[in-house]
Amino acid sequence: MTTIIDGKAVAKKVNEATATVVAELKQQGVQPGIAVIIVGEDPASQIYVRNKNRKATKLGLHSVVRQLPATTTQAELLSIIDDYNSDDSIHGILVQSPLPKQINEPLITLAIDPKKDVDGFHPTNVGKLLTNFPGKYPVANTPRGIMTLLAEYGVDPAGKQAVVIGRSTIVGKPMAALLTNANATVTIAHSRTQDLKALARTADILVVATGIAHLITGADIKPGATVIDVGMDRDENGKLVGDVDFDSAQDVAGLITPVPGGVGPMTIATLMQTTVELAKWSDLGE
Ligand SMILES: Nc1nc(=O)c2c([nH]1)NC[C@@H]1CN(c3ccc(C(=O)N[C@@H](CCC(=O)O)C(=O)O)cc3)C=[N+]21
Repeated sequence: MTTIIDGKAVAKKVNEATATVVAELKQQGVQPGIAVIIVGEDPASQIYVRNKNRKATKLGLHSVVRQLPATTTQAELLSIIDDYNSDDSIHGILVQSPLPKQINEPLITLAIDPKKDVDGFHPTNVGKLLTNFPGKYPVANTPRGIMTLLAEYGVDPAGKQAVVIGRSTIVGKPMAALLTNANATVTIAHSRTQDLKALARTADILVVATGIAHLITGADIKPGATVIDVGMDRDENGKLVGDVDFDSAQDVAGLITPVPGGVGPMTIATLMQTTVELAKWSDLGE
């Protein structure tokens, strides 16, 4: 009865389409390029960056990983971003978070050329998303990947009640904007929300992005709802789990994403898709 959303399968499909576009672009003399900047040696970040680099290379992109020491100053990081801003071989710039304390993250976001803002975090691009601005601009990859999953599984947000738990700039807020633009009725909930679980139970589409392992259980889900788990948490045994207790939730949900194998692979696939789009828009004016 319950459909388990196969993020790996949809990511594969997106990646195949990306590889095709990369081949076409190369025929026109354009190789899309991504630069990922990582400051410090956080082990989880190292793994993410390695995975991104591997995928980018596999899809035919020019991929640069710039590893910087944890002691990097803000001025040094800003100067490196400037170099990539004026490097024609680089179409997407991603500064991996978290950043060390001496670096002011919002200022870094602001320093990236909005046309190379492959994360879609620059206020110019966030503003465009919020205003449903016409034209082409990058949108945060995790929420965009979730919209792709919904479309692939025939879940149309129009007219539905959507609840997004989490108000971050990287997931919750852009997710709410995308769902609003797709004509859902959206509520953003967060750690200060009263009766959070009762609210969750009103959702036809429930997106959980809190970083709290197993916050949402089957009892908090409307029967038949679509449940999207953005969590990447560790349980007591160090195992990767989501913000949703999958075992109890899968008996209630109509569709549900697993962790791993749900939203995570879509984030990387969408990041590659966005990089290629940035190259097309900038070099071919499309
Ligand atoms: N500027 C910036 N942009 C980001 O997009 C960004 C970032 N910083 N910092 C860290 C987070 C985390 N993130 C993930 C992407 C893919 C998986 C992923 O592929 N997960 C797999 C497997 C994970 C595993 O097995 O460890 C899955 O869910 O199936 C996870 C996490 C991107 N982030």
